[in-house]
Amino acid sequence: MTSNEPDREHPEGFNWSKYEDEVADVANVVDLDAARDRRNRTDDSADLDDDTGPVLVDSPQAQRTPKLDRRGAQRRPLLPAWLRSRAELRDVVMWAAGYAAHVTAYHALRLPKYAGKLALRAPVGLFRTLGGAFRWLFDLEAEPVRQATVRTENAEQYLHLSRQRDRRVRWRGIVALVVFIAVVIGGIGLALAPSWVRWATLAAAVVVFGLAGAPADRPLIDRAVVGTQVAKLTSDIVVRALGVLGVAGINQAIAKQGDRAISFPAPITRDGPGWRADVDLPPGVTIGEVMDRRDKLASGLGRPLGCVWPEGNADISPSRLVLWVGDQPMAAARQVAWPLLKASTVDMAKPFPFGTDPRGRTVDMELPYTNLLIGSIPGYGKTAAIQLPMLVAALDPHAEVWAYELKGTGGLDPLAKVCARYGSGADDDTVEAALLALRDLRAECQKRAALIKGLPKDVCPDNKVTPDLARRVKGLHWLVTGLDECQELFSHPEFGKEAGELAEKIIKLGRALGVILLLATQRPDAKSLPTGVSANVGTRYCLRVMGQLENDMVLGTSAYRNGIRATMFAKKDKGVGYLVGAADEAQIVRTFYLDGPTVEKLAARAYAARQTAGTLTGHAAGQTTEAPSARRETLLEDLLGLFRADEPKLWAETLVERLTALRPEVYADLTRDQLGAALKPYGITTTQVWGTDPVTGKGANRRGIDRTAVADAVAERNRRKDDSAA
Ligand SMILES: Nc1ncnc2c1ncn2[C@@H]1O[C@H](COP(=O)(O)OP(=O)(O)OP(=O)(O)O)[C@@H](O)[C@H]1O
Repeated sequence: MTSNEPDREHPEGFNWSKYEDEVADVANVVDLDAARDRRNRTDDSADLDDDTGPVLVDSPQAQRTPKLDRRGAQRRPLLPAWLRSRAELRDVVMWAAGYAAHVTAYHALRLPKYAGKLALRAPVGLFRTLGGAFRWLFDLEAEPVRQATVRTENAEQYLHLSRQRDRRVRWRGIVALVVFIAVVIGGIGLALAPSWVRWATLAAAVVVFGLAGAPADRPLIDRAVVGTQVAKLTSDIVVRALGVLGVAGINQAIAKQGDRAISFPAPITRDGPGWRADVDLPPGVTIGEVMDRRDKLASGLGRPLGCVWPEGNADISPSRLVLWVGDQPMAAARQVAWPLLKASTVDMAKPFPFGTDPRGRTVDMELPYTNLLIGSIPGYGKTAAIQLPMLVAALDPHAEVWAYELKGTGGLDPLAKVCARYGSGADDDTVEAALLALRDLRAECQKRAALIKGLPKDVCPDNKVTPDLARRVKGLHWLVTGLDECQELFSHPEFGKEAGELAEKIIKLGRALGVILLLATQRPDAKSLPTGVSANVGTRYCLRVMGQLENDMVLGTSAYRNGIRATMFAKKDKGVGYLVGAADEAQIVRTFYLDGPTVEKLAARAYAARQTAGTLTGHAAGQTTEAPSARRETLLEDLLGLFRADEPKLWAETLVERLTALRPEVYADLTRDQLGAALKPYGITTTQVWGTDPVTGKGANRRGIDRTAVADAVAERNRRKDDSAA
């Protein structure tokens, strides 16, 4: 038992006599009344009792092991994981069938080679068999022993051996004679038998004598598969690897307690194509400290970096490490083909396969009621990742897909043919088209909210789009919008702010309304990814990033602190990232990678399905939308023309009305807020303007625009144009 009183008299060592007394005290018969009395005393009296001895902080009650709560106890699964998951069972069966088919085909192709080898070896085999029979018949194995007795002139021993030999040769001779007669009769029978029997006997003889004639070092059959030998994972190796990480807490604990500093709550087991070790790090050490040093951990384990996947189990403790060490690096391991590769249509409401975890198990993702944010440094698989949910939406003929790729490299071009709206480019027009799409999505959310409100409760009990409603009710179909390289939009000096606000609203509102936003960015910082967006997205996928800030922008606040660190991914980990929000726990996932031609093929299938369902609209149906620049170019001039000479200032709503009347095809969907946002980049801000409401005839102060500000902006823009032309 531990006392909370320091041993002042023996600071340098252990006070044996004091602790012996204490143990003796405990061993003494306890006066229960006196003990109870002591326990009931007030703090004051406890102070007075200071000299009665140290207070025992580890009470007997606290030391008792709590009874096993069978209700709360964790039941171990009846069946192994691969038998409980249909997908995994299918994978295992397919693997076994594929393996058997490969081995059979491999050997079937080599049958002529095996037959040739047997035929060549058969004479040697025949000779060996006859030689063996001869040695057996005349007991030649014992000949050296008999010779040795001759050399030692041991007559008695020689006589004994000779007699034994004679006996053996006698009965072996009889057996040989019987066999010989049987062979002769068999030969005569064979000569009279049909030819196929003769051939079959010859083939059997060739096989038997061919096998007998095989050299010991050259087997007849080639190896159809070559296994890879991988090192085992043992607790010693894990402790050694953790000891070289340079984590002070681990080193101190190992120095004090040796191997006991690190405990293993469960045996190290095979888990999929690798080993799993559950490890309890020393108190005070968190898994984050280990994750940060994944490369050193791999070095300590003596395995390639891509094989070593440390994860946490925060439900148990921040120091519970689940270390999975694969037989092969994750990026090099053969990944199963995307299960939807052969699908002609897909139901978007159902989970779809997004990738595989380090153990090779398929990881699903759901699209309805969530939004997706993907982030990483350039070139690590964002476009490949965003393509998957977009393809799934495209393969559902009742879902509508919009796509904008704002880097201009055409990463989403293969999907263009099925998108109702599509834009690809790094120019302002494409960025503005994406902004207009967000405006329309916002308006769509409002429209859908009103539509849902109007539906009877029994049709729409939860006030949200259900898969059934998405299929049946016009205007409530799934609407999936992908914005690849969305940092170009959010950090745009002219459109960024409005785009950020719109995206945040769409993310918050659209979730329940069937409007789904997919964002991919290579610059996840505060400027390029509005916090309102990063804070509200439901599903996040972060491939390799370089710092904590980017990590937490994509994966959510505190992700890094909780050990979910996409900074641990290495150069080779392309397409490998942390997926958060798709399951209860964060998962390491390697996305299914589809190359351009495959995406083209799937998009063509999706196009055909849409053609059949009659759901090709907008860009996919060949309609062109007006270039947004037309509006940008003319907005200032159009506005200027709307002010009459006696109107130095006008309410924004009056201007919107007049703009819509002037060019309904361009300004029909313009709102007061949008006008304000569109003018901001030119330095035109709205101010309070006094005017008269044409409907009520009453005067009022409302937000409006000053004509001089517009005229100045036009002059400034023209001056800049002239300068750049010169
Ligand atoms: N799941 C994957 N498995 C294997 N390789 C992948 C995977 N995903 C991506 N890659 C590899 O990474 C490369 C870059 O992928 P992708 O173009 O999607 O990256 P990105 O992050 O969008 O790049 P950028 O930021 O430059 O647009 C691909 O060409 C491919 O070779």
